[in-house]
Amino acid sequence: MADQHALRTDATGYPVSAALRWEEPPEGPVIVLLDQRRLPAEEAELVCTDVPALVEAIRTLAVRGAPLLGVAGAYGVALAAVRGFDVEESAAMLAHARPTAVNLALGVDRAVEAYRAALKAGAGARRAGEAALAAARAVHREDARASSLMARHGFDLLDELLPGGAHQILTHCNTGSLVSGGEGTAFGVARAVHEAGRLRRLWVDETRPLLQGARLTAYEAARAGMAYTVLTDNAAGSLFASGEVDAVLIGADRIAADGAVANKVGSYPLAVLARYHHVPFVVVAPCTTVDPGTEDATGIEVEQRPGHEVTEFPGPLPAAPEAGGAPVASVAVAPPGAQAYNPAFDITPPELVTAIVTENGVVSPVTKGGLAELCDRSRSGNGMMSI
Ligand SMILES: CSC[C@H]1O[C@H](OP(=O)(O)O)[C@H](O)[C@@H]1O
Repeated sequence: MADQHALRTDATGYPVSAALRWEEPPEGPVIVLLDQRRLPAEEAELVCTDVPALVEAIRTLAVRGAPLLGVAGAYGVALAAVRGFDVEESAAMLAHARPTAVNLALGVDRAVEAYRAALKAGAGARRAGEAALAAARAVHREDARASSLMARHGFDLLDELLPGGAHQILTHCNTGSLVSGGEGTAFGVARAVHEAGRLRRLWVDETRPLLQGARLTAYEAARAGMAYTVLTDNAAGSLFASGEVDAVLIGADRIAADGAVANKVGSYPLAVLARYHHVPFVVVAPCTTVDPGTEDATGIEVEQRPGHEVTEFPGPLPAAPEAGGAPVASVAVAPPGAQAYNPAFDITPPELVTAIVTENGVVSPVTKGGLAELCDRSRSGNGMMSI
């Protein structure tokens, strides 16, 4: 399958992606984001000129998705270094902006280690900033390349699991080019199946409460020309029961060393349904999502988000797309004062995962040794250090 989604680059040959790019206008470097809170109604850009603005964009999911958070975090360190902000303080703010996606801390660490190494080698602030930016661009390129490789490995896996014909694939949350330096993770596999004429339908879980599926995956599926249908999360069970799901494809935010998978809340029930209905449950994630430092599920911090995301429907964001603009006139759907349980993720045990697809290949069944074999960072030098 031709790599028709090769990394896009700007006029200077540097990587750009739909969701995020680095720019250097006369007034100083900026990070330009496609504001995902406004999709699909508006393709509005959010320009971050400093690290607090980027941290706010991460916290409010203007920029989101584990692999892209790693890219954004690395560029955030570069922004601090090139603009003369406190790099160590900025790195700590960025690394802790959201707790579950290990990619974020890893991307921040890649850039801050490059910055520290340059200073240690005697470079001045400018050269050290350039080193941080070069590291961020490397993180961006590597993620884009990982996307293409995962699409290929995932396509081949589904061809093996579901030989012949066209398939109905269910996906949860959003895992396309809006979460990646390239074409995404699970959605990239679905796109490859579609481009081979083998996708009968993409079932798109709306993914309450922030509706990444209904808003973002539907947006990406429409642009890709896919046949897709949005469903409420609680309708998935009856879809499995009717035999209309041939495979589940999802992404991940952190994969523990034993293969436990943290992903958008609602993923675990899909894994149980898939097992009960003998349907492959496939996780697609780059090795930057695998965290050998977290032994198992007990070590994964699941982000708890504000209750109003459950008890209210947000109104439109203010006209000026400044970072963090609170929605205007949200509509309450629960009585005033209602409490809400709003974990952003849940954890699927490895025994319910049919396969994990990475850029280095597929592990199935999921084992600690198999994952380490594919994603051992000590070999590739992308080990995670403390920040
Ligand atoms: C493949 S990373 C996409 C991953 O990130 C999403 O979380 P969020 O929208 O909160 O950033 C979700 O877990 C997706 O699977």
